[in-house]
Amino acid sequence: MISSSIVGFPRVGSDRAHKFALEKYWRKKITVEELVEAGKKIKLRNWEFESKAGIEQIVVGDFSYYDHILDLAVAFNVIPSRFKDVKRGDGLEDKFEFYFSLARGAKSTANGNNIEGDSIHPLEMTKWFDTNYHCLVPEISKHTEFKLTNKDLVEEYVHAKNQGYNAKPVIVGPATFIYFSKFEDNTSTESKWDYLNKLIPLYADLILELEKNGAKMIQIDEPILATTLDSEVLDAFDRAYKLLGGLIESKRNIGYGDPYYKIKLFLANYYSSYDENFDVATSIDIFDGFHFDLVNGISDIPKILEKGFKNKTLSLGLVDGRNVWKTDLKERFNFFIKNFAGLDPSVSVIINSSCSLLHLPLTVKKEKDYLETDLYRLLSFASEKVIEISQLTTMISVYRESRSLVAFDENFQDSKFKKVFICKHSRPNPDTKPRKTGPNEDKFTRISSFQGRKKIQNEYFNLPIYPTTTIGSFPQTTDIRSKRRAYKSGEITYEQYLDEIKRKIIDCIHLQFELDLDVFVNGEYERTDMVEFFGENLEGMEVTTNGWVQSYGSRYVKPPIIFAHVYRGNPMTCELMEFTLKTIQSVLDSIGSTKKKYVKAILTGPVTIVKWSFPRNDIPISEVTKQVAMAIREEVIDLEAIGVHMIQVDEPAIREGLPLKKKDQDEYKQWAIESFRTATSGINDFTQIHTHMCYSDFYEIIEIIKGLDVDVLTIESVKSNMKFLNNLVPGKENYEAGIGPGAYDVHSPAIPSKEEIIERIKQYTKYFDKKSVWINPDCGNKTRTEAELKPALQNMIAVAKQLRIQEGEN
Ligand code: MET
Ligand SMILES: [Zn+2]
Repeated sequence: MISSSIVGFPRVGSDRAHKFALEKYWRKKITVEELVEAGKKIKLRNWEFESKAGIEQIVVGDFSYYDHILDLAVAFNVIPSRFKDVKRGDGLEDKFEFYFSLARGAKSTANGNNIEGDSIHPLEMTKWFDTNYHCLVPEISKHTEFKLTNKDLVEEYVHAKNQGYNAKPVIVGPATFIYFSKFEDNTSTESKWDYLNKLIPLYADLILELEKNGAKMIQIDEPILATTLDSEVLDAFDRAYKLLGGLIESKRNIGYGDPYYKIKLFLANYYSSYDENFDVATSIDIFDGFHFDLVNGISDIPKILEKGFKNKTLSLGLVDGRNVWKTDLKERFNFFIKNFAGLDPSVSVIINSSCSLLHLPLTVKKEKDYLETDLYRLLSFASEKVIEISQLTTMISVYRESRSLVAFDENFQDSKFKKVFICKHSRPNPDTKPRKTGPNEDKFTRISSFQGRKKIQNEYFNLPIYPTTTIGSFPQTTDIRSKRRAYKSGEITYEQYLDEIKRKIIDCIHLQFELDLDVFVNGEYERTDMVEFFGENLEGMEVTTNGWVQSYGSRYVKPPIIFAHVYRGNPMTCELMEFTLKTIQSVLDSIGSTKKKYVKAILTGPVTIVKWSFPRNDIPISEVTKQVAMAIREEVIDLEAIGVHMIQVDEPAIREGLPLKKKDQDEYKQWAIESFRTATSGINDFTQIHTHMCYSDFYEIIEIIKGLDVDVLTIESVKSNMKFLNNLVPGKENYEAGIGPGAYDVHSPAIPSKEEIIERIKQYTKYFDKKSVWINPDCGNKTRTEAELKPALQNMIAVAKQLRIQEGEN
């Protein structure tokens, strides 16, 4: 039997209904009932769409008002004790207020009379595997009281069933939940996995409740199986699911569930192969079926065939859920025939997406008026992928029934679509085009080693100790946004738009003089987003108009599409940097100062540009990244030539690019380092290269960090409690470059006090030579308001000055 399904569908809704409903609710512009209504509407439309497209098992449980891991934490009562005084009533509004307080922080009402007390910080966020989606981090402690506090999934299932749908509930499994959870500091790895057993009864109850309500199957997502797991974790996984099986059985015996129909349990792994986890995972007999990612996990195929899976169900993830290219149905059909034509007839097959379609924009139709036709016809977003799955399923079932090898129906797809675009529109191969060369022709290595450059740079810049700077972006105010919209819709000219940007730069420079920062930036006002900007400016890349993909909560980003050889047509940031230099000089002249003021240019690094885009898939991603690296190298050389001698190349996504499987990581480390060094090595020794990283646990990439050979590293470390810095201590890891570990958390609107900043800097100087420590916020200021920015920076700079006096160096 052949049927079709998807692993999950985007939550965005048409015209970003999800984002706008959330934000309106937070601004109290709509009621909680209206918010719920908006959510329901999105779900209903998704179900209807999937069903009309011919998908047999439509999905419930893939929607979330904020994040699916947060949903589970709330459902399982995994609530950190600091929220104990936040009201948790039964009413709809209380329910949502509590839920959002976990995601966004709250004010305590400990005194019982609703007078706002201290602020309670939200759950941390972390990257969901190797994607740019962020999930929340549940916090588990010995005080956690695991219990099922809601049955939202069951209600949703019943809702879909009542609408007449054949619905498949999906839920993230207990092991993946534990994997993302945070534990008290003294929890050993072993006891961390012991908590799995506390979750199992809750899963059993939920599963039986679904069974009782008529669900025929449930998909349990355990993408931790795509990572390299220690044997004790794998053992814990095995034990937990066996426990689940036993528990379900014994509960059925005392009347839970449905006496006539046993719900089928499907295990889903995606983003990579099961590999060395295959045997354990597929031998757990409570699973009736298994999902395989047959785009990014094809190395499992021999094992699948060997195992045979008689009388089980195989869900074959044949359609790429991570990239935007139209599926070559003929190729996928042939792939199926080649590999799976010989499956035992007792195996039920589900044709599926490789992973959830959450990482894709909703529909390519919204781009029709904006993209070049040749590119447009190559693309397929979430909705189009659903249709492809349905078509592929029909093709395969026709073949299976007729056993005809010529069953591929050409009508399903314009077979000419193939990758013509890449050939037709390929601009000159960047390797054959003459390149801008700089003072250093070596492709990977700077002229002198770090120590040699340090001496030169110290003399050249003559900065005080504890130099102060920012990470690049300043608040994106509504006036810039409206001017940008006006320019994009043709209401104002490019020159008029640029004038507005220049006005903002002037203000930004004046503000930095007033604050007395040591190293200036120009505010990144011309960029909506640090990757989209380069997508707009580099050749071989294109940005979409409506291609929104959820990053977290109500935040959606528009990843650019890399469709051909990437190269730099024209300088991208030089004009505004020249303007910035002039502005600074004119201020200096006006006050008759002969002091030098340095400005740091900000670029996005090659790994991050590619990681946060949809890359072409006909050449390896390492090649695409190297092309981008050459383009950034030219920009770096040009910036130096116009007199910008500090250049920050941001790589916040470098950690997330690390392959899930340990065995693939070394190769990645090598090309990621090579790409960054290609971008940053074409210059003189006096030019100082900075990089910035954030949102990650950096411990695993220390080798990369050291390999980048930067002069200064600014790194988000406030939220991670400096755990990582421990490992960069001189002597331990011999990290010797300048370091700006973040004086305060820029993501919080609270103004950091001088005391808290001093405390942090003191911590840092325990680890690092005070001469290497830079003082800066831990990330860009784009999301702050101007009113929040100024007092925060004032406190930060006051601290630097105070410390210099204390150290006797002014
Ligand atoms: N330069 C960027 C900024 O300041 C870095 C952001 S990292 C996500 O916004
Ligand atoms: Zn950052």
